[in-house]
Amino acid sequence: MNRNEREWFIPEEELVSGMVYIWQINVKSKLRGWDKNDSPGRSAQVLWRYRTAPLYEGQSFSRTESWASRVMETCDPLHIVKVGRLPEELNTTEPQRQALGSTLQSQLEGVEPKLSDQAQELNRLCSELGTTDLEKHLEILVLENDRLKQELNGCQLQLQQLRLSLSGCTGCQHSKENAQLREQTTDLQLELGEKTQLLAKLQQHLQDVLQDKTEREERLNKRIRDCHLALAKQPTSSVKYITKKVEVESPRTKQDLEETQGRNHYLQEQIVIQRRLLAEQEQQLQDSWRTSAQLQAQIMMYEAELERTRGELLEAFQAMEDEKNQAIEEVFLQARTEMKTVHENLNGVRMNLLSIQPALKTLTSDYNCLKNHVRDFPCLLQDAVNQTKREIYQAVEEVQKTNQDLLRKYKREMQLRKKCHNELVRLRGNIRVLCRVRPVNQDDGTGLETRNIISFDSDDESVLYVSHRGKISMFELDKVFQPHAVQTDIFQEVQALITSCIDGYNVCIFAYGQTGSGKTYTMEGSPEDPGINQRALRLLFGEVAERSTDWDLTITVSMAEIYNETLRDLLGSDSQKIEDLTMRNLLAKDPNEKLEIKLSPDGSGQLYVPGLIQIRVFELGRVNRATDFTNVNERSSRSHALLIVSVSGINLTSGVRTTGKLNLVDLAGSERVGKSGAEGPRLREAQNINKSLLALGDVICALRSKQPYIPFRNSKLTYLLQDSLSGDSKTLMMVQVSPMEKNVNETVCSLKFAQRVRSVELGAVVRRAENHYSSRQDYELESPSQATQQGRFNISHSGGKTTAGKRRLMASGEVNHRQGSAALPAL
Ligand SMILES: Nc1ncnc2c1ncn2[C@@H]1O[C@H](COP(=O)(O)OP(=O)(O)OP(=O)(O)O)[C@@H](O)[C@H]1O
Repeated sequence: MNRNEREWFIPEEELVSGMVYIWQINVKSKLRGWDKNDSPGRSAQVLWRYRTAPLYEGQSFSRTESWASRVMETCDPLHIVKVGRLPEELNTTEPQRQALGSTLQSQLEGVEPKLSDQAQELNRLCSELGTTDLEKHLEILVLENDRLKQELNGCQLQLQQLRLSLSGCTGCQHSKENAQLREQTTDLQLELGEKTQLLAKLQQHLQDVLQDKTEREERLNKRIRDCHLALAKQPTSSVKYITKKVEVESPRTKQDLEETQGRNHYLQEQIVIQRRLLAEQEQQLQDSWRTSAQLQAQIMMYEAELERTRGELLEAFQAMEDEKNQAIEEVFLQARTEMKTVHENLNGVRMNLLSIQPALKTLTSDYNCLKNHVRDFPCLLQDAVNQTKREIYQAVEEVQKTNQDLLRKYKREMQLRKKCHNELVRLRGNIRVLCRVRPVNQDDGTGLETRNIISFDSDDESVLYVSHRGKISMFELDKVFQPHAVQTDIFQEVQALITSCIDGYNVCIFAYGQTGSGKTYTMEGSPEDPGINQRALRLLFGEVAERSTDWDLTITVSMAEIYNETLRDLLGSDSQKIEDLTMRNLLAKDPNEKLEIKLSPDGSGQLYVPGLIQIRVFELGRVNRATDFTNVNERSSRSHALLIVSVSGINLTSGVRTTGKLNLVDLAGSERVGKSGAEGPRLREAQNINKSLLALGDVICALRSKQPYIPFRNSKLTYLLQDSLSGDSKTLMMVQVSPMEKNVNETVCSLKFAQRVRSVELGAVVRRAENHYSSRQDYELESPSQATQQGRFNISHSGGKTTAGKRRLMASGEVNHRQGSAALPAL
């Protein structure tokens, strides 16, 4: 045993039933008092620890010195003595002890009767209090509580084990069921906790009741001890001594007696009070008893509930255990199945591996081979790229060559197509329609109105596009001349047609278009840059000269105009002028002078006769033509002008005679009256022009629709062009248009008219040739005015003229090749 520990042992012979219980209650209450300074949790824990080892009668236990001293400080010394410690005053020498014993003995003998009375009274009071049964019952209660605590502790331990087993099951596949069970367990645990708390409260209440009772008993015991002490202080010997003195000092004895009686009376009162207190205590004890009974009933109820909870817990635990086992079994079975499958797979893989090995070897060799290829690949790729590049260049060159070839072929085909088309046109007798777009010049001014609205197709020279009212209209004609085209280009296109008149064909070329669109420019041109008329004559005369060895050809030229529906001879209307011009030239010349034919010095290869008199017929015609200015054109032709070239010839070998006629017509400009600003005579001019152009349109319409009646006679113009438009002639229309925005309406009208004209089929043209070799004769020239009077403008040759007359004829453009002379037109 440690020196700091002391054996607290209560010998059996010293055990007095009542005292032992008091001591036990005291110790417990002190311990509770001691624990009050701690936290409630700790207090409960300490209390619990203490109660796990309850005290029983005759039981000994050890505690540390500090604990014992603490108990000593707070416990009643009387009971400490009972525990075994002796009071200090008893720890003295033997004589002293004997002297003191005798003294005390003597004093005790004096007060013994009183003491015995008091003791009897006390015993009676104690028996009346009946505390022994209560304390016994209380002890039983406490013991029962301790047992319950032990059971609770056991339950908690079981719960702990359950929790552990639950946490062991968390890894299994039935975590859901486990979670449910865990929830149930948690609920049960909570319920158990609540009940435990309730039980703790009950115990607390019981403790409070016990403490209250103990305190009251302490108070009573103290008072009893006080009474004992008071009795002890009354020595018997001194009483005897005093009794002796009563006889001597009677008043004093009387006083003492009175005091004693008073005291006795006081004590009896005290006893009455004590009895009353004891009755109260008894009442309180009965209350405590009832409370204890209630508490006992509650404890029993909680016990039953605890039992039930324990049963539920056990069931839950068993169910969980079963589920766990089942889950383990299932998992085991599943694992075994999976294991089997894995084994099978493994065998398959093993087999595959065995079969793959040869393929792997092949693959490895292939891989090495490929690696080598990859190493060489950049070089190979570069070579391949270079090779491909070369091939591509070669292919591109070949494609380019092919393209050029194709282009060449295409162009050739286009020309052929054109030729075929022209031939078709010729065979069908269609009117060929050419279009010329004039350039914009300075006189046209500037601004939006002069904006170009015409565009062309670079690949197809037969179409043009007109932008009109936000849309583009396409027109297809036989050929379109762009503004940059020069007179030579135009003439080149028509020269074959012109020369065909020498072969006996009638040819008609007429220029159509609005005022100022360039008709006169195309047909007449300027002296520096002549148009179709002059170039045609030059060509014809050149042809005549070339064919002079085989042919006897005669060319006559006339110029006329239709002005206000009247046909006028532009050469004959002012013959005096011609006379004057001719005579002036003749007077200055020797008529017998011999003339020679020479090559033209201009390098054109044409023949000419130096010194031959030349008369500018065109100049004369131009002078005589009716012109005026309009708002549109400052020198507008107010009439339709006609240059009529007749070519008749006889083949000197075969005697074939041909007659051809070339009509070159410069129509007056179509115009809107309002726009031209015409008034008075000018208005009449415009109206006549429009009327004749309208008649031309009607004729074209009738021809196009192949009507039986063609209204040629509705105007002088159509009447005059009847030959050219009725199938006996190769006809070509030159439609002139302006490219400017301000003329767009007229341009569209002209082009629409041109398209209509283009679709007219006049039928196959007949060549006028017959064999008259035996009946060769001279031709006479009819005056143009005579011809027009007959309704047909026919120029003929008259034979047997005087020299002067011949010269007059030559002045009018006639050439007699039979005489071996050639006259070039005066250009
Ligand atoms: N292709 C061209 N190149 C250069 N100038 C041209 C061209 N066509 C026409 N012109 C000029 O346009 C103006 C009008 O031409 P032109 O007199 O020939 O028209 P027009 O159609 O005969 O008119 P009108 O019917 O009123 O007589 C002239 O000054 C002419 O020189």
